[in-house]
Amino acid sequence: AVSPPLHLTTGLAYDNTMLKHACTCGNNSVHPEHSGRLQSVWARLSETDLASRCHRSRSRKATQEELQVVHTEKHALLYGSNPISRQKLDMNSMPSFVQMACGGVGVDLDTTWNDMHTAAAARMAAGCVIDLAFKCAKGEVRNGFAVVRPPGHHAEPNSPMGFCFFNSIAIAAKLLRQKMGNEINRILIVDWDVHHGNGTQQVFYDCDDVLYLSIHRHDDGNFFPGTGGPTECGTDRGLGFNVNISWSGGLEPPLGDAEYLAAFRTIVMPIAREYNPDIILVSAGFDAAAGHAAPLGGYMVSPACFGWMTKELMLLADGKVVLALEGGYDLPAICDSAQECVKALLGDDISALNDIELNRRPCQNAIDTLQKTIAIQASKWPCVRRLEHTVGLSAYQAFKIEREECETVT
Ligand SMILES: O=C(c1ccc(C(O)(O)C(F)(F)F)s1)N1CCn2c(-c3ccccc3)cnc2C1
Ligand SMILES: [Zn+2]
Ligand SMILES: [Zn+2]
Repeated sequence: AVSPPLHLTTGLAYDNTMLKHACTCGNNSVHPEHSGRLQSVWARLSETDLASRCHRSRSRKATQEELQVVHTEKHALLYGSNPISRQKLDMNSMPSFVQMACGGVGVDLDTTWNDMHTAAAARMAAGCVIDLAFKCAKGEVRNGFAVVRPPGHHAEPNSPMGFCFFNSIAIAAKLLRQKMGNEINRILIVDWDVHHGNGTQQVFYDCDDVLYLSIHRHDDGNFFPGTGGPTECGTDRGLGFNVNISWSGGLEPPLGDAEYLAAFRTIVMPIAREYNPDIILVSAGFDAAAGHAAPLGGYMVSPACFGWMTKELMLLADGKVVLALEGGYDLPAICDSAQECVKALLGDDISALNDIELNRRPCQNAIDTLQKTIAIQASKWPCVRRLEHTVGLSAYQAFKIEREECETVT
């Protein structure tokens, strides 16, 4: 069959260099962010023929210069160079390592460091996201999915944390603004990983050309990493360009599709439409999916819901949407979720959303969060006032009302 012209395809980025980042202890049960995650997702996309229908974008390591658009020179050199080049750089100041309980070495108790392989993997992850974002911005691919690890959204300019070394999404966004400032004026970053992207928020906190919008479990700061409260709205010219949908109330009940659909319908899409971004980058962690135990998730979002959220975002920015894997640890859940997202990106039908979830009204904790967020964001985003009174409706109820409103108008 004749393959469609490139601009109609979905770009896919992957490289097995990213598999080598692993703790010397080799015990995956104490290191949830292990290479099996990436191997499984890549295998699923290959077995289902989704990968063959995509354009495999070139994979390369991010350069020091690229890393340093977000990270300090010290951070980029420390975590971006392996022992050999570090000797050349006579980086005698080795990164401050800690001994982990498992016997391995880490940059903190959670974030393992492999002196031979981590730097290359982390730079490769950033390089893959950068290239895919640029190909999409230039119209060489229609949209994209970067199958990458280690994740990036907790990495701050001068510190690695939470399994993250370089903030790939933030680096790509900064580079797009620097190198394609005429075509790309506004970038929306949506972070649906169940954990707040403290690093990404920090990088763009005073910017109005990058809007960071995160939906995450917050529990009033009692869920990792603890940042991402609803009143964190940005500063200086960035005031209003940081939106946190900070779920609270623990797991009574665990949140699912009904809550995430309501958040998209009443806050995410109205603000995204009003912001009218030229490209949308998604920190696509899948640890909000069912199958994740409490410390690393605890919610019940379905894989089809991630596909639905992807399709929604594709309605904006001329369809220029690039997803990059962040967290997600339950292998079947992250494979199913990645599959639904790539199906959506390719324009395929995604799996139907569960009827029970479409008919279920969001739980009271979620209604409280959505109403609080709307009240806080309304001064900057007046559009969110319009649907404020509908946050408690199920997806079906809301859809019916919208249809009736359309009929009365027409
Ligand atoms: O929850 C986290 C996360 C770190 C990074 C997370 C992420 O947001 O999913 C990312 F960055 F990987 F995408 S989630 N941490 C670090 C690891 N951790 C754990 C661990 C669980 C098992 C083994 C080691 C640590 C429990 N609670 C935490 C806090
Ligand atoms: Zn270990
Ligand atoms: Zn996460």
